[in-house]
Amino acid sequence: TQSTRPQRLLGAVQKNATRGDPRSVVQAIDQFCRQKEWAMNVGDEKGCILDSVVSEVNPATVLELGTYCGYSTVRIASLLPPHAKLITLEFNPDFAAIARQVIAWAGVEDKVHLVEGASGDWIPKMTEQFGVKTFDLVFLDHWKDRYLPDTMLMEECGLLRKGSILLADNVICPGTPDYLEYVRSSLRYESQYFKSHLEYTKVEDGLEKSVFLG
Ligand SMILES: CNc1ncnc2c1ncn2[C@@H]1O[C@H](/C=C/CNC(=O)c2cc(-c3ccc(F)cc3)cc(O)c2O)[C@@H](O)[C@H]1O
Ligand SMILES: [Mg+2]
Repeated sequence: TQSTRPQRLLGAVQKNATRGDPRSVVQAIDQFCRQKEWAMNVGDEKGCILDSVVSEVNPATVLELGTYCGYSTVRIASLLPPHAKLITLEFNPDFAAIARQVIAWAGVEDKVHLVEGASGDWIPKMTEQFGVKTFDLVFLDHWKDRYLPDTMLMEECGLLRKGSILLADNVICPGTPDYLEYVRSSLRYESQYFKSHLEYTKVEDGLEKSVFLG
């Protein structure tokens, strides 16, 4: 039977990356996506912006919406201080299964809790299930029309505190117009656009970093 692209991406990791070395996993995926098959990872260029925001925030609690194959999960986890927790939500069981193996190969499973389920169902359960009061950093990279409703849900559930950072991928391509309008016009956010390119291409894309003002 035919393999899927995530399965081939995992194969490239197991073939080319060193077990326990997150940076080699990131590099192996970027090489696979540049040389073999494009895949919707945040990628190396936007990934450097992600790295700089994670390092600056130095978060104790991180929420990622949309794990896919775990590329950004590994990128973020590799920069977290000891005892920090990254919760990542993925509702496609096939993608979740691949992501678990990518995360394990990188050796960052101790910092990552991959939850197989939908953001809309799990955001309201974060506190009771994981004892998380608020998130220091949220990385949004799931269905683009869900960025805004899930951000409002996080606000309603009290998961954002003064200074919480939202970092959103693809605000230009494919684009998240309603989310962008909201965080840029709301008095409760201070927003900043980091211009970049769509992963592995020359097409413009970027990340929007928004600080929740409480
Ligand atoms: C709605 N709640 C949800 N809860 C949990 N997981 C969810 C989810 N929505 C989606 N997901 C999962 O996130 C992932 C979805 C990501 C959607 N991303 C994109 O569509 C995307 C698409 C592009 C893209 C850009 C240009 C182009 F020509 C083609 C594609 C680039 C990106 O960087 C992207 O992130 C999947 O793994 C999906 O199963
Ligand atoms: Mg993306």
